[in-house]
Amino acid sequence: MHEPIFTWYLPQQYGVNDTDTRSVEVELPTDVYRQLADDDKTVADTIASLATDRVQLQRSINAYSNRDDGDAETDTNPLETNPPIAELLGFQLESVDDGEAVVTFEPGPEHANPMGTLHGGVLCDIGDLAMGAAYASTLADDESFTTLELDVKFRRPVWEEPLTATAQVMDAGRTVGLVTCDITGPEEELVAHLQSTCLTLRGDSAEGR
Ligand SMILES: CC(C)(COP(=O)(O)OP(=O)(O)OC[C@H]1O[C@@H](n2cnc3c(N)ncnc32)[C@H](O)[C@@H]1OP(=O)(O)O)[C@@H](O)C(=O)NCCC(=O)NCCSC(=O)Cc1ccccc1
Repeated sequence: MHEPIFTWYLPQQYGVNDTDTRSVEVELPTDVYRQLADDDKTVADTIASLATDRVQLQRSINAYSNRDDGDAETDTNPLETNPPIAELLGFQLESVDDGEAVVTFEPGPEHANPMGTLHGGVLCDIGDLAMGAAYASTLADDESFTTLELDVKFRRPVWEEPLTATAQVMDAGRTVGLVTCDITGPEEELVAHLQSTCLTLRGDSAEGR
């Protein structure tokens, strides 16, 4: 049995003005409804926040699936738009320019490993994104790339401190490049250091990527 059913009027904070009378009706299993209510947020607020995240993720997926369809209107510059994986994990691509990129991230409890610290794979991922973006910024329009290797040193544990990943292309030849990345915490302390080898792809090898 699904209960309760409630009607939620879209509130102003989500970009809909007071005179807007549209509403959505959401039916939830009782146990889910109870779990969604907490001291800080009403159930409606929680659902609004989840829906907003979902729409942002979908926008990014749409933008990236259109990027090669040849229509200049819908073409996406992958260096200017937060990619789907960044939306999914909560990374923010802050800047990409001339062999350098900066990505920020505020870890939450959902990013923890079983011991409660930030999962190392998430650090690999934010570093991979920053290094990939830095490398991509050095390529010509008809070139793509892939990462061949990723090396990571985890230097400090992280709980929920905000992080900044700063990547830089150190050396790049015609086909292979070396990229490094420092991930730092709020006091600029080094949390992880990464290095990757990227391979430039051209022609058929660059198809579909
Ligand atoms: C392109 C190439 C590296 C080579 O293509 P081809 O020349 O056509 O060669 P083929 O594939 O036929 O392989 C021949 C043999 O070589 C082996 N082998 C391959 N690599 C290695 C290696 N590293 N080390 C050692 N061996 C290797 C392979 O297993 C095979 O062995 P087999 O004969 O079966 O025994 C391809 O293998 C590939 O794409 N790999 C996956 C890369 C990938 O998915 N990276 C992650 C996503 S990138 C990302 O997300 C970053 C990003 C961030 C931000 C923004 C954007 C992006």
